[in-house]
Amino acid sequence: MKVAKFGGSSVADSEQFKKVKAIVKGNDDRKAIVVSAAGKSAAEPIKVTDLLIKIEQLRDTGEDYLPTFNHIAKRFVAIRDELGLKVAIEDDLRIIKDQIAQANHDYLVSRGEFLTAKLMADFLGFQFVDASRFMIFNEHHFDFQQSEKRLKSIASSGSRIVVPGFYGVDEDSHIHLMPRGGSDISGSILANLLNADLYENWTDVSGIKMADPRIISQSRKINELTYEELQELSYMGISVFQEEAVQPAKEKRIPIAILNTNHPEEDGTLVVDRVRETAANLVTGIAGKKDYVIISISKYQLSKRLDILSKVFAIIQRFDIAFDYLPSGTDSFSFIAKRSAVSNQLNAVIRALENEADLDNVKLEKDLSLVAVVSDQLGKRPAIAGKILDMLDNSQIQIHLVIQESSDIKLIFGVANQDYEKTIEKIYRNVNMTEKKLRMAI
Ligand SMILES: Nc1ncnc2c1ncn2[C@@H]1O[C@H](COP(=O)(O)OP(=O)(O)O)[C@@H](O)[C@H]1O
Ligand SMILES: N[C@@H](CC(=O)OP(=O)(O)O)C(=O)O
Repeated sequence: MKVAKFGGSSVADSEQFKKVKAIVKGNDDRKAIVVSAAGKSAAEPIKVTDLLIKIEQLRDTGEDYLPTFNHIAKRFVAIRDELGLKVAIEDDLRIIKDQIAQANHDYLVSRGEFLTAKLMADFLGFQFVDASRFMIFNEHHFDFQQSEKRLKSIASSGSRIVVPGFYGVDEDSHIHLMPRGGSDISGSILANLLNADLYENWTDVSGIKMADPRIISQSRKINELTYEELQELSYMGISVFQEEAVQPAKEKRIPIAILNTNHPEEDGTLVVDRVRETAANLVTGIAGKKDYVIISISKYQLSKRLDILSKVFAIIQRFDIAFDYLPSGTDSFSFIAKRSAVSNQLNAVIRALENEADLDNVKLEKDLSLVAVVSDQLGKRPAIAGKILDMLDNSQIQIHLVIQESSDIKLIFGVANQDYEKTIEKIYRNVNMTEKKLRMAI
């Protein structure tokens, strides 16, 4: 059987609902459906999830949230009416409206998925199974055993179900919201719980592109990639698949297909354990994120000075900063974090490092982007890294740092924010132009 997740753009209005139905009914194996909340469409510039977040903000600042709520209600009633459904969505809308004054964030923001799934279940003639009945999180970790037991008691194997994505419940049966883009995680978890043969992730692009299509408009599609490569690309910012959604499918070796609801006839991307040798490219994908800061510290033979390092880490712990990377050398250490993770503590951290840790030098670099080149060939052919560095060296882009991780499938460059798009373009064009030459040279 297959689990199929449909993203926000795939369920944005009644026309998109019809496309979903055609896909689901096109294959009898699509038995478990996960939906996101109605997303953006030509007529609707804001996702329902973001409208719900806006309601919470308006409520908290004492402003009138009713127009926003009414707008959401109208969207769902329109989908119901345009599809000729009978489901009494007004009853659910009334309950939600009555709750807004005292609702917590997770409950309120999860209602988009809840309402969308109710309508989709009715439209498909499938059983609506609320995620709050079986998706259990303990201390933020998903409880696979308990959840599987619960799911078995609700839906018999082989039954056709629609589940709202993006949330589950905690030990106290309160709604637990996943990170943004979390319906991908719900779909992957459900595929795991049901031992699916395939996890289909239906979105608005025909697969994962080698580089963000908003930067490279005709970016080449990745036909196949490994779970590890997808994990790295998602972590580095490709929004098409949530990074935490890889593991549940990977654990049971369930292939993931990224497909396009608007063009179901087009091939997408397949995520597997091992790509077929013929499908392997030297570089699988390029991804990145803007707005990082780097704090670099140095001291003679720092890597051996545990006394100093422990002072440094005590300071980091005191400020409770989550760093993404910590490249190090004999005399130096760098701490790389997203600007938002250090926010207004940056100056205080620098002062503490300068005054309390007995270092020779503390340097801060701001407004940097990280660009990652991901390929499971990198480990086998380290010369690829050299070729890319060479190419960047010949361009006008200043490279602030290079990190090659021990995972060996990712090479990261730090560049100025203003060079971010240019770096991705340069790597993309060069890799594609010289791929044949590189193949021969390495
Ligand atoms: N490398 C990439 N390949 C494909 N899409 C990408 C990539 N990087 C970013 N994206 C963006 O991800 C979007 C799809 O993700 P998302 O908006 O979360 O879809 P959904 O609403 O279906 O879950 C695409 O429209 C595209 O703009
Ligand atoms: N609706 C949620 C969860 C989600 O997965 O959405 P989407 O599939 O549209 O990225 C969000 O916007 O974050």
